[in-house]
Amino acid sequence: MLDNNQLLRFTTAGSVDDGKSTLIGRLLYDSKSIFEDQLQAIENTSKKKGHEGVDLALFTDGLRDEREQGITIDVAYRYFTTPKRKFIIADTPGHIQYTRNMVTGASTANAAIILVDARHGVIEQTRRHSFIASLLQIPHVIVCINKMDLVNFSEEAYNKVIEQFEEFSSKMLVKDVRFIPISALLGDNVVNRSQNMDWYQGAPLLHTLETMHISSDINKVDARFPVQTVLRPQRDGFIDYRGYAGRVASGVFRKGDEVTIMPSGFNSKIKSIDTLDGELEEAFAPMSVSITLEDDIDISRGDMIVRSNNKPEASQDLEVMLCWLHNDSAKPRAKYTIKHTSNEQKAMIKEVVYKYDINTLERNMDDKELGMNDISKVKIRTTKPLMVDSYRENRTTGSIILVDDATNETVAAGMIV
Ligand SMILES: Nc1nc2c(ncn2[C@@H]2O[C@H](COP(=O)(O)OP(=O)(O)OP(=O)(O)O)[C@@H](O)[C@H]2O)c(=O)[nH]1
Repeated sequence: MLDNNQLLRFTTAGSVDDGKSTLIGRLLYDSKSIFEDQLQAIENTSKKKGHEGVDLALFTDGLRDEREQGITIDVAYRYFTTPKRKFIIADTPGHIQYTRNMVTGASTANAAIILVDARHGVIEQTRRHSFIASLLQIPHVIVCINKMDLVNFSEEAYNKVIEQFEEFSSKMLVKDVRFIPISALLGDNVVNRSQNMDWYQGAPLLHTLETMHISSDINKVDARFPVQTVLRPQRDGFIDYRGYAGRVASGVFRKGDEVTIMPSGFNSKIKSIDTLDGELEEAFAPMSVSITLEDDIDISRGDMIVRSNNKPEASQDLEVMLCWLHNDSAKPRAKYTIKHTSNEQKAMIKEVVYKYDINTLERNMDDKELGMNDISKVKIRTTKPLMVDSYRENRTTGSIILVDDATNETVAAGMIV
C-alpha cells in the first residue's frame, strides 16, 4: 500500500538564484494548491509589475516579508495539499545563515530538495547543503537540476551534474538520492512531464513527492515516551486520575505493556492510554496522549517511559555532532542549558574533538573554535543523566539543543553520535 495520505515534510536548499522561490511557486501554481482569491491577487500584482503570466516568486513573497520584518523566524512553513498527500515545505533562505536555517528547517524533514543550476553544476553550496542533509539523516534527497531551458534541455549537461554530485556524495550517508531535470520557470518536470526532455524516463517532482514511501523512515521499534506534564488528581480537575501527558517520540505503546520509568528505573504496566476523544489500545509516534500506570510511581516532567525490554542509555557524557547556530562563538568550558526531549539540564562543552571543513569534508583536528555555521564533533558533560539514543537510531531522542542561560537564545543543535 502506498502511504499516500501521510504528511510529507520537505525542505528546499540551494544557493541564491538557483530558483527556490520559482520552484515553490510553480509547485503551488501547477498543482492548483492555492486559493482562487490568492491566485487572483498574484495575477494582478504580476500584471502590474509588467510580468508576462504570473511572477512565481510572489508565492513565497508573503513568507519573505514576514521574515524581513520579524527576523524572529528564520524558517517559514508553507502547507499545501494535493488529492494524494499533504505537504509542509520548510522554506529556508539560501544565504548567510544557511547551516542554521537548514538545521532548523530540516531536522524533521522526510525529504530535502537540493537545487542545482544546470549551467553551473555542483558548487560549494551544493556540497554544504548535501552534507548537512546527510548529517541530519534526511531519508530522501532529490537533486533538482534546474534551468534546463538555459542549457537547451541537454541530457549531457544533466548527466554531468549527476556525475559531479555522485563523486562527492559517495563519502556521505544519504540512502535515497534521485535526480530530476527541471525548469522551474517553464514548469518542465515540476508538476507536469516535460515535453522538451524525452530522454528523461523518471517522474516529475510532484509525482515523486506524492509517491515517496516514508512510513519505513519512522522508528517503530524503540518505544519512547518523554513525559511533558504530570496530570495529578484534584489539582487538574481529574478526579482520581494520575496520568502522564506527552508525545510518543518513537515506537508503539500498548495497554498492558511492561514499562520502565527512566531514570529512576521503576517498573510498571500501562493501565490505560487516553486522549480527549477517549481511550486507545495503542499509541505510536507522533501521537499526543496521556498514559496511566498500574503502580503509583513518582514521575516528573523530563522522565521517560520506555518499554522494559528496550531501554535507551542513561548518560551524562555525550558525543555530539554539533552545529553552531549563533553569532557569538562558544566560550571555552562555558555552561549551557541542554534541552533533550522534555528534559532540561545544565551542560558543559568539555572538548571539541574536530571541526569539519565543509568544502573538503575533511576533519580539522586543530581548530577548536565554534562559530556560526560550524559543524564539529564535541564532548558534552551534563549535570544529570539524559536518556539518549543515537541520532542514527532515533531522530527525536538522539537530538539536543543548547541554550545560553544569560540570553535564553538557542546557540547550537546537535545529533548524538
Ligand atoms: N530560465 C530560467 N530561469 C529561472 C528558472 N528558475 C528560476 N529562474 C530565474 O532565476 C532567478 C532566481 O530565481 P528565484 O526563484 O528567485 O531563486 P532563489 O534565489 O533560489 O530564490 P530565493 O533565494 O528563494 O529567493 C529569477 O529571475 C527566476 O526567474 C528556470 O528554470 N529557468
